[in-house]
Amino acid sequence: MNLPAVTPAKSDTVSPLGEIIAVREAVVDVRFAAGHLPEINSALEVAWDGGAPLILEVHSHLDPRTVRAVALMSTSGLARHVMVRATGEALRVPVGEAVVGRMLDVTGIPRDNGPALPADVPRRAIHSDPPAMQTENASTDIFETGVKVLDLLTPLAHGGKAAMFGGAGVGKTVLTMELIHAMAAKYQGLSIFTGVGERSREGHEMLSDMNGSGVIRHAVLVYGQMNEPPGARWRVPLTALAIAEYFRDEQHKNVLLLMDNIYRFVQAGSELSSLLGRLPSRVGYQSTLATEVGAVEERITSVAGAAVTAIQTVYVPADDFTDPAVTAIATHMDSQIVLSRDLAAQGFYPAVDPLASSSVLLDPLVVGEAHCEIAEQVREALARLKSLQDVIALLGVEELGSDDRRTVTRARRLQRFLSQPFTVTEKFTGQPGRSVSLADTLAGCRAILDGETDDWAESSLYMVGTLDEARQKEQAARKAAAGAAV
Ligand SMILES: Nc1ncnc2c1ncn2[C@@H]1O[C@H](COP(=O)(O)OP(=O)(O)OP(=O)(O)O)[C@@H](O)[C@H]1O
Repeated sequence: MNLPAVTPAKSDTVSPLGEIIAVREAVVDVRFAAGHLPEINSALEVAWDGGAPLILEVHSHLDPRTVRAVALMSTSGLARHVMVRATGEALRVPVGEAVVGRMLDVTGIPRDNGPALPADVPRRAIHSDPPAMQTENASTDIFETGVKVLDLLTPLAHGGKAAMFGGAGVGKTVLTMELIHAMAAKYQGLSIFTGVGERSREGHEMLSDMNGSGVIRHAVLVYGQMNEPPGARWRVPLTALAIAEYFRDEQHKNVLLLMDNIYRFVQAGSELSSLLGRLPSRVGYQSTLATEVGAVEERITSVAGAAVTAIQTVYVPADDFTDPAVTAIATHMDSQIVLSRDLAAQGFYPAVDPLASSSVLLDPLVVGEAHCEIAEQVREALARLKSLQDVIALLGVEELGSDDRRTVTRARRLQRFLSQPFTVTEKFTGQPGRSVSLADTLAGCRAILDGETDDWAESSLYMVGTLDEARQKEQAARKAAAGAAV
C-alpha cells in the first residue's frame, strides 16, 4: 500500500507533523519536533491512499519528543518514517439526525454501504466528562419490557442501567435483541446499539432485522466487532456515548443505549495495556480496569428532561462471577440479570437465574408492596426447589413431606411460567413471540402460588405468554386426552 506523505493541514494553523518511528501491531510510536507533543487522548491522522485517514490516539509521552499511540484501525501496511498529522483534539465523530438509521464504525464512517454523511454533519468528541452531579436525574420510573421474568424479578428503570451476565451461549444476545424489539416499539426515543467485540454476523443480522421491522428509523448502530483491532473495540463504546450524549444534551431526547458486549471493551483494554508496555494487574487485566470501566459507565446517565436507559451484556469468562472485570462492571448497575447455564441447558429461556439476579428497584417504595411480596414468594419457592433437587433426584418427590411436595409442585410451574417465546426467536423456534404486561405477569404468579394450577400439566405453563394462554393450552390437552381415551 503506497503511503504518500501526509497532506498538510487545511486549517490556517499549521498542525505539527510527526514521523512514525515504531509500529507494534496496534501501538505506534511517533516523534515530533521538540515542543510540539500532542496531548494525551488527542487524535493523530495518517493519510492513506486517498481513503479515510488512519486514526491514532495518543496514550503516553515516552520522552520530550515521542508519543506512544493506539491505532483505531488496522495498521497493516503502515511503516516507519511515514508522516503523521496531529489534529490537536480528541477524535470527533458525526452525531445528530444524519447518523440515525445508519451503521457506523468507531471513527463514525458509515459501514452500511449507504451514502457518505454530509460534509457539514455536526461532530462531537468521543472523550467528555459525565454531567455534573447536580444535573443528574436518578429516575425510578419502571420500564416494562414485556419479558415476565425481568419485569417480575429485575425491574428496569427508565433512565437506569441494567446488565446481563452470562457465559458463552446462554442467551445474552438473543435477550438483548428481544429487548430492542420490546422497547423500540413502545419507546419514544432513539435506540443506539453498540456492537463491541461480538460476531460481525450478529451486526449484519441486527441491521437486517432493524431494516425489516422498521426500528432502524429510530436507531443508530455503532460497531467495533471481534474482527476489528483492539483500538476499535476499546473506543467504540465512547463513540456510541458521544452520539447518545448529543441526543440527550442538545436534542433533549430519551436514548436507549444497548451494548453487546461491554466485557469485550475491558478485554480490548487489557490487550492494549500489554502492547503499551504496562504491567498487568489481577488475573492479567489492566491496572486501570476500574478507571476505564468507570469512565464509560459514569457517562451513561440521565439529566432532567432526557433519560439514557442502558442495557449491556457482560460475558462472564468460564462462568466465574468473581472475575475482576465482571465485578467492576456489576458495581455500576441498577439491575443485574444473571443468565444460568443450567436453565439454558433445560430449555428454560430466557435463562434468567431468579436467585442470582437482582434490581435496586425491587423495593416496595418503587414497585409497591404487592409486586415485592409476589417476587419474594416466587424466589422462596424456587430457592426451596433448588435446595430439594438432590433429595428429589435420590428419593423422588413422593418421599417429601406434604408442604415440600406442594412447594415443589408450584415452584416447577413457576419455573415454566417464567419461560417465554421471543419475537426474535420465531425464525428458529417457529413459535410466535409474546410480550406480557406486568399486571398479567403478577396475576399469573399469584395464581400459581395460590395453587390454582396444581393439577395442571407442567407443560401447559411452558413457553407461553399470560396464564390465560396456559389455561387454554391445559384445556386443549385435557380435551385431546379425553378424545384419545374414548
Ligand atoms: N430466548 C431463546 N429462545 C430460544 N433459544 C434461545 C433463546 N436464547 C438463546 N437461545 C439459544 O441459545 C443460542 C445462543 O444464544 P446467544 O447467542 O444469545 O448466546 P450468548 O450468551 O450471546 O452467546 P455468546 O456470548 O457466545 O455471544 C441461540 O443461538 C439459541 O439457539
